[in-house]
Amino acid sequence: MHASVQPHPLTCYYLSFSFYSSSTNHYQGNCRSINKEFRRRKIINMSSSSSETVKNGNLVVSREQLYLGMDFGTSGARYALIDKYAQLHAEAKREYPLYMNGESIDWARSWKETLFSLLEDIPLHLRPHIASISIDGTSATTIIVDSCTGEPLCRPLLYNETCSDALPAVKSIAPPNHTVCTASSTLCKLVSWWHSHSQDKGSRSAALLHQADWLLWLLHGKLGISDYNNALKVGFDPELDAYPPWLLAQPYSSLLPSIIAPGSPIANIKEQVSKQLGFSEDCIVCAGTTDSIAAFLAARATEPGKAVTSLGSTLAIKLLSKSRVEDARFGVYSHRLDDKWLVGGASNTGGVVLRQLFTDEQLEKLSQQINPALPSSLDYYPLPAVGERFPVSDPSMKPRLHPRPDSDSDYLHGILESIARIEAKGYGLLKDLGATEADEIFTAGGGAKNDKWTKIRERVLGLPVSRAAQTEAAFGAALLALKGARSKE
Ligand SMILES: Nc1ncnc2c1ncn2[C@@H]1O[C@H](COP(=O)(O)OP(=O)(O)O)[C@@H](O)[C@H]1O
Ligand SMILES: O=C(CO)[C@H](O)[C@H](O)COP(=O)(O)O
Repeated sequence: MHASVQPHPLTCYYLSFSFYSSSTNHYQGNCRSINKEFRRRKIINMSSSSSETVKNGNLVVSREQLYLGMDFGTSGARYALIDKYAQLHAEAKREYPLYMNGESIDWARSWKETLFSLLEDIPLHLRPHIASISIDGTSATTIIVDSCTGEPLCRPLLYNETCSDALPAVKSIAPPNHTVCTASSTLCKLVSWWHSHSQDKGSRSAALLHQADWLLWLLHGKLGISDYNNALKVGFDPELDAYPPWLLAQPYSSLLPSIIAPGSPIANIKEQVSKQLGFSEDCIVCAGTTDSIAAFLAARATEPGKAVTSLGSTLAIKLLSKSRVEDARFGVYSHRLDDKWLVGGASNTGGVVLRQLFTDEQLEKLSQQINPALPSSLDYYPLPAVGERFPVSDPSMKPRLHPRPDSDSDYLHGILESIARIEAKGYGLLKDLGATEADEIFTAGGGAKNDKWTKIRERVLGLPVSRAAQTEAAFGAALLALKGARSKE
């Protein structure tokens, strides 16, 4: 029984249509932050480089295939709709509505509602042309579900939650300093659940899914499928391309999902969903990835030494490396990216701390008062709560955000510079552990828009830092959907 509260007021959402006139071959404009009324109006004079025309004020839809990526981050979700040239046709974002289930936030209900609300935000005339869909989610966000119904058997455990009770058991079966040997790993969450429920009769028919897997299951209906990026922190070995023997020998291994490559086609969209939303029945639902990998894909960095820092609610760094590196003592692990390695880690510091202190408008205003060339003498460790994952894996690490100066802009400067120092420590650690040395950093996430922060980071990192061409992880997920559709051709 859950006591639902008023859904989180949807202050507004951002629909961005790029009006591209085939006659003048240029963008007629870009409309954003449109209120709900716009959605109901017919979209006229919208044409694109393909065969879209307008008759009697109605849009005759394009025959061009489109590819949908959805990003389920910490503070909200977004979609990006691209064509085969990776040109953006539409995008939107939504905050998560807040529902309570007793004392806990009902994340599953919130994510499911946001999924279908965002799908309904996609312009009706574009939906039949969506050839494939992929979704990225926060890494190690774990849902144990009923393997028949897909219904959650307990509340989801978020990416930064820790199950320290299970850590000794995990360390006793895994190799030393393996990626799963941190309290926030998916395997610790699974083992903790198993310790509490293995005697329940339903436990044998339970299944482990990650946030992106479960959302994709709502669209394709085939339970128990994940990708080798999301599955890294439950112990899947992307080099073996299999679960290791020490994990398969465990009694709970029956709960583990089968693993395919990110972007691989899973199944066509469920008939009920395609009919309800006006999607083509041939729309393919493809395996997903994690949000920071989707952000890396969106940045289109392809050479070893190139790196992407996701400045979202958290600070996640991804460095393209010729060599694989992992060390749970520091929260360092390597994701597979085709034939290379994405080495990195994710700190609990990041925008979530900024949002606890400032609104986005205040961030804009206060940042303008900062001189990024001047180092801040303030030395903080900005965390939203106790606990850090990377570049130190310490569930008991305390936030440090004092002394607070009188000037808010000085305070913000100190926080931005302190987060930059954590970022620099992270990249230095990757180099010390043997990864290819970073030579250029691209920035994704909400913090990428802050030019002063970019300059502070350039000074602290001693490297060229720029905003990625595409800063939204949803764009990276759309590239995965495009890849999945092409693999079916
Ligand atoms: N001008 C700004 N400077 C620095 N950070 C910002 C700015 N505007 C927004 N942010 C931060 O961006 C974060 C949201 O980024 P986003 O990529 O949407 O995060 P996520 O997907 O992880 O929830 C917020 O925590 C917010 O504090
Ligand atoms: O912190 C996060 C929440 O946004 C990231 O999802 C996550 O920790 C990054 O993990 P990965 O490196 O596996 O993509």
